[in-house]
Amino acid sequence: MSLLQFDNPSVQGEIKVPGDKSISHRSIMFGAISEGVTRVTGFLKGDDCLSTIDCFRKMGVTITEKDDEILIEGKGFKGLKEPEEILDTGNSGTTTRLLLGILAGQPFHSVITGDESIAKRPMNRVTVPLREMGAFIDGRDNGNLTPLAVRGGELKSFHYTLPVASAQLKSALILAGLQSDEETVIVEPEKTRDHTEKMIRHFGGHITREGSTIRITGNQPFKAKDVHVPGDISSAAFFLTAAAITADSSLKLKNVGLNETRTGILDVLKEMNTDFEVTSTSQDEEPQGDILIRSSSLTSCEIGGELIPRLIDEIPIIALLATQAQGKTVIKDAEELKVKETNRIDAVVEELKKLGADITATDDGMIINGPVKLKGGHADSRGDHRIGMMLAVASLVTTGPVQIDGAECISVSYPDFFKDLSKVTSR
Ligand SMILES: O=C(O)C1=C[C@@H](OP(=O)(O)O)[C@@H](O)[C@H](O)C1
Ligand SMILES: C=C(OP(=O)(O)O)C(=O)O
Repeated sequence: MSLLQFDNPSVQGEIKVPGDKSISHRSIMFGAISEGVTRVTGFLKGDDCLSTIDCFRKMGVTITEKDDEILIEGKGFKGLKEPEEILDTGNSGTTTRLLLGILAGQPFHSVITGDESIAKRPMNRVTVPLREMGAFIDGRDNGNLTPLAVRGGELKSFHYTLPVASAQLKSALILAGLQSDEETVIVEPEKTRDHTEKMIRHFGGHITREGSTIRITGNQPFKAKDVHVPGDISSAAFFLTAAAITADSSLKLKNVGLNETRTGILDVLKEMNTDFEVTSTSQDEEPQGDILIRSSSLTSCEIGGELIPRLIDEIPIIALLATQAQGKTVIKDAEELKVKETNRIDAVVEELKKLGADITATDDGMIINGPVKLKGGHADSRGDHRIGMMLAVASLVTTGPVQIDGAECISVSYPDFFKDLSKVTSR
């Protein structure tokens, strides 16, 4: 439980948000399936990425921490060994789904399980196509729910149109396809984050994309290569909002990842009339930059379509932003929110209502009318890190204190969140 109370704070100074969660997971996975030692800097030591490390250690990969670096002694796809214990993916959907793609091609038996939130999240989007490729997978609800047992095998040539825009599903099928003798072709309904594709090229592999069609050649060797993980724009979004909605604020966020498949939040901030500037600091395959943001007179906007996969994890904090914006904000085409750590449509709407927001759930999103002066109250993270951080940022603009139950879940993606929040806020 956390009790947060601020009296008209401003948000000032400079902050370096932790490493990108999606890239951190993939750095461990690609380090493990490569030949040689991969050194990762900027790695996010959040619970989700630590779960990924733990699973690969159980498959015989040596992973060590040295100062601020993670060293992975790669085994290649063929060097992973049958785990003697259950692979525990904790709260991490990314670990669970991407790992299923790797295990699908491994000639051994393994069992994956996670926490009570993971046990409710649909895995059939991954297990059904992986079975079609040739893997044996079973679990509760016909292989839809964890615990899942996998016996990987020889994978066939596969051509698949994703029924849902999901980078986790795309990445699972790519990781399976990399272990097949033949070509795998994947068609995406909408472009989702492309960190897996970038990682393949970074580790010396080959993958092509033409329009929405991705082609993967199987049996490619990967060579170890150092990875530098940029700051996570999904974590930055909480502080961007904190500065935009409070008076007399000016905050610089350093070295934030600016991969264009992730920067939907910046498009929304622009649309909402937010006062911010981006300065590029690196044009690597995963570009980075500094973002300077100030207090803003926000206006409402409409969010939907191809923008949704580019900001899917930012919708809880965008909803808070919209409560402080003039007019009616409509978020649509976001049904995927229902199958995250919680049902994020219900969680956002019900928790923000407790603080006095004018917000209504719809089938595929929510409608928010603003601006509204929020009040203090008793709210619940529901075990979802992004709901917990959204409520903490809300407390900056409430008239009274906000009590947040279950705030410890924030360590999934941002272990030092409260430290950083108190560093940049005046009370
Ligand atoms: O591939 C990834 O690293 C992720 C993809 C997204 O999930 P979906 O693929 O389910 O949309 C996102 O919500 C998650 O936080 C991380
Ligand atoms: C949905 C998220 O992560 P995952 O799917 O990996 O649990 C998230 O971090 O918001």
